[in-house]
Amino acid sequence: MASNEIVFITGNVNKLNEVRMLLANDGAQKPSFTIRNMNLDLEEVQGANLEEIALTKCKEAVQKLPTGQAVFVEDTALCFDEFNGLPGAYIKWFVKSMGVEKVAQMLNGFENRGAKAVTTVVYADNKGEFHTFQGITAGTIVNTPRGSRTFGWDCIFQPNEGSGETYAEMAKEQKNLISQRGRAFAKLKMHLQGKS
Ligand SMILES: O=c1nc[nH]c2c1ncn2[C@H]1C[C@H](O)[C@@H](COP(=O)(O)OP(=O)(O)OP(=O)(O)O)O1
Ligand SMILES: [Mg+2]
Repeated sequence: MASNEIVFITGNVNKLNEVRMLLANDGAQKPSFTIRNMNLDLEEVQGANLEEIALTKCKEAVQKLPTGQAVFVEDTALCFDEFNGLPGAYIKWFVKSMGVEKVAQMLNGFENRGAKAVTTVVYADNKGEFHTFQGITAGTIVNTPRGSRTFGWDCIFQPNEGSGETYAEMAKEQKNLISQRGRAFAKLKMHLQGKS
C-alpha cells in the first residue's frame, strides 16, 4: 500500500462521494494523499458523546488494519434543539425505522424546529495518534420533506445559511460549502497539509 494512502472506513456511499469531493487534490495540495475506502462494521457505542463515538470507531479501525496505516472515520449526528440534542447519533436508526417524514413530524406541536447537523471526524495518523475534527451546521427541520431522497435526512434539513433550500434541493457543491461534513473535512485537510 502506498504510504500516502489514507483509508476511510465507511459503509455509506453518499458520505464517501462527498468526502472524495471535499478532499480532492486541488493542485496546490502538498503532500498529496489518496483516499481508499474500506467497509468494516465498526462499533458505535451508545450513550457516549459524539467525540467518543467517533474515537471508538477509529480505535477499532486501527486494530483491524496493519500497523502504521493511516485511517479516518466519521460519525454524523442530527441534534434537535427542542430535544436537547436527540436523536443525535441515533438519527440513523430513527430514519431507518420510522422514515424521514415521521422524523420531521416528531417536532410537530413544538415551536422550536431548530437542529444542528454535526460531523465528527477522527483521524489516526501513521504513528497511531488520534486527531479529532468537528463541523457543525445549524438549520431547521422542515415540516414536509423536499428534494431528492437519496441521502439520509438531507430532504428534511434546511440550513440557516443558504436560500431556503433543504440539503437535498441544493447542488452538491453548494451543500459542501456550508455542510457540517464540509467544515469537518476542511479541518482535516488543513491538518494533512500541515497548516494546523
Ligand atoms: O450529510 C448528511 N445528510 C443526510 N443524512 C446524512 C448525512 N450524513 C450522514 N447522514 C445519515 C446517514 C446515517 O443514517 C446517519 C449517520 O449515521 P453514521 O453512523 O454516521 O453513518 P453510516 O452508519 O451510514 O455510515 P458509517 O459506516 O460511516 O458509520 O445520518
Ligand atoms: Mg454508522
